[in-house]
Amino acid sequence: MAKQSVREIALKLLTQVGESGGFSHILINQAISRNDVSEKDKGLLTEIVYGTLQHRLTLEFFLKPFVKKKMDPWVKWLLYLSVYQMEFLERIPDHAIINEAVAIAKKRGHRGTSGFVNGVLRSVQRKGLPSIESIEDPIERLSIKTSHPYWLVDRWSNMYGLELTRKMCESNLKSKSLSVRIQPLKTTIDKAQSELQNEGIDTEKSTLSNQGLNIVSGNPLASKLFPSQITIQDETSMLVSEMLDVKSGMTVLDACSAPGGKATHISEKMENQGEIFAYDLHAKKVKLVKEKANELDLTNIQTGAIDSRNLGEKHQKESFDRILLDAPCSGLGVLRSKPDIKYNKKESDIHDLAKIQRELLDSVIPLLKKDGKMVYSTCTVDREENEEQIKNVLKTYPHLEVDQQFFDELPDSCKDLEGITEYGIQIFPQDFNADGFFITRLKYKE
Ligand SMILES: C[S@@+](CC[C@H](N)C(=O)[O-])C[C@H]1O[C@@H](n2cnc3c(N)ncnc32)[C@H](O)[C@@H]1O
Repeated sequence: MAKQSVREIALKLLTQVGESGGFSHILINQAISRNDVSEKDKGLLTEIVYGTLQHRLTLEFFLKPFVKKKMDPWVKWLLYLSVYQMEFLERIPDHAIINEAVAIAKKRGHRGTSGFVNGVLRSVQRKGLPSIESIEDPIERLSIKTSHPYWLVDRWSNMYGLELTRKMCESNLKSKSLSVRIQPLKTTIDKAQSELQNEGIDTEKSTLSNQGLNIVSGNPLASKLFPSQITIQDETSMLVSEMLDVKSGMTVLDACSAPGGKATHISEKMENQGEIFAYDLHAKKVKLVKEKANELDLTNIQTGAIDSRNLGEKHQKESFDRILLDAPCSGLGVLRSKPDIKYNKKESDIHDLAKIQRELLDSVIPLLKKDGKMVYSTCTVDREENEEQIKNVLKTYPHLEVDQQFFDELPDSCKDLEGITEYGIQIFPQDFNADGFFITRLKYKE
């Protein structure tokens, strides 16, 4: 079979992800390894697929005046990816984009299809795209401009105000940079930084974790330090285990632990001493935790597959010094790397998830020792799953409170953030150009 061009692979992926809602980053990585894509083309493929997905609602708006009939999904995605390149990627001339789109349409469809694609794209070129600025409703304007569904922009505007929502939506369109966490029992931050530098990987120290290095340039996955001395983890995600305040020898519960990013971080912070019980719903996912622990030579993590809403049947009351509930959530803080989430999530999913989070909280709270501390975190930006959730929990458990020391212990770079409330800290994606997270810590009242 003749080798497929980058845009043909991109079209296949977009049709698959766009129509079936599969996870885009997983599919892209699979496509890259299956199709033997060159290093140079990898960048272009990723840019076209993520860019087109990220701007899907904007592209739909742009094409509306030019397309009056219903199209096959692949024709629609071919037009989207072409207009994406014409509008957002300056280095590729329009005529080259149109020619390639027409060639793909000829190969995949019949004569009529390629004529249609040619006609639409040439009209776009001649007449120009419709103006987003002319949309009167500010919520709709922001929704179309930044390609977030109307309900989400409306919900965020009500929760955080339109200005903060605008910053967040714009920030979600930016590409995400990687961070790594060093394994401190095997290396030091300075040593790892200089070894990475020698391999051509430039980094900056994170302000959120003294184990974190933010990648400025280069590919850490290709480093010889990976995976035994460095782990890929977002720096805001590292802050979660930092705030758990663990010490060597403690007994710790990580109730929702797969794939194990935070459990292994906790283990490192405990110098591989004490005991961590790391659970998750499915055995397959639990295996990932074990694998990560093995890669890092961490041996104090016991794993198990269980619905953590039933942990009371497995562990006695007040048996943990520290509990982490990194709960399943709507994932609205990670839209940069998983743009498909914003199109697939519905408002009702948030209510359903909030209910599960509450059941998990009710299950683990009794397991906390009287002098223990419990961190609740999500990688989402939503009051119902975060601040409101904690507010309601505190009503049911009046003997608990938000630990005031939590706020004192936050790194300096967090101290003035807009997302700090009496219920914890909401980190927005624009705060650190990283994933959005909510983190708080509860304890018994004195
Ligand atoms: C945010 S992820 C956890 C990420 C993990 N803490 C890490 O740092 O790698 C939430 C996890 O909760 C798990 N989960 C969902 N419902 C659960 C339940 N009822 N009991 C246990 N785990 C559950 C999901 O399978 C998912 O792996």
